Amino acid sequence: MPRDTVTAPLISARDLTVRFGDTTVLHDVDLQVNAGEIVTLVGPNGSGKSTLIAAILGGVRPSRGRVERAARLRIGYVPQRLVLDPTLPMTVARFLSLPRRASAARVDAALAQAGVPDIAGRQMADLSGGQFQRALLARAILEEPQLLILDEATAGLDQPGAAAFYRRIEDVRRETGCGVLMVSHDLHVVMSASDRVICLNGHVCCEGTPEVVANAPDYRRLFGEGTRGALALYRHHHDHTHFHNHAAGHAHHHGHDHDHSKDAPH
Ligand SMILES: Nc1ncnc2c1ncn2[C@@H]1O[C@H](COP(=O)(O)OP(=O)(O)OP(=O)(O)O)[C@@H](O)[C@H]1O
Repeated sequence: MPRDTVTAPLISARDLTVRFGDTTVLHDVDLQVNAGEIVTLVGPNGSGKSTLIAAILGGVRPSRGRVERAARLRIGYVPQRLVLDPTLPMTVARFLSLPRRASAARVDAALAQAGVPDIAGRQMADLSGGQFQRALLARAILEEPQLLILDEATAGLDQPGAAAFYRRIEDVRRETGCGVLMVSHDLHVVMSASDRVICLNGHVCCEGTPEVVANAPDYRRLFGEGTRGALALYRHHHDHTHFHNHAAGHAHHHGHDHDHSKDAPH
């Protein structure tokens, strides 16, 4: 395991309730993310996904319950989008040196890890959508995060672009041992990239492995029976060691590559 790996949960939310005025947006949400696991939040528009991320990041105060973070937890955050003034000349290398200066070698390493090794000298304004999101990912990687949080980081990317982005997230997780919490609407892609999926609709409707959630009645009600065909096709590829930190904490190794299209009902 990489140095500095936290063995307690990285973050845990307990009985989390968030109200805006008279409206209860989240109620009684329990959530935990451990080192080395990829947890994905799915849910319809307005189901409270971004609010939950904001509460975890400390930007929204819960009206009840609490969020606990591991001591001195380093979080890398990739937002859905970031609007930069297109008339402002700024190279990728300079962008990655804000607000804290990063050496050229660290910038290059972070860009390589984000899958865009050659863009340090490019202007931010000239990047494609996918390159821009990877520059944001590189910026998060520079924090040496123990927890990487991504809120709809692939919005605006086409499906191959989103799939490539998630593969890169899996690589970063494998190389650094960080935990990942992400929000995504790319159900099809996300289902194969996650260890655990949490389906949110103001509260946690269902949670578990992608297979369990894809077959859960609440999930199917929320996303419509129409997703059955798409989900039935997803492929699940694992060949890595990762650690689950349940009460006792144990590690295990997955090494399988199989097609779940045969498992799911048609
Ligand atoms: N600062 C705020 N003040 C009042 N209401 C808010 C605030 N932020 C979010 N809301 C409301 O809370 C609800 C949940 O919003 P949130 O953005 O968390 O949902 P989401 O699941 O991320 O949605 P989407 O998939 O559309 O991004 C919405 O009804 C939204 O209007």
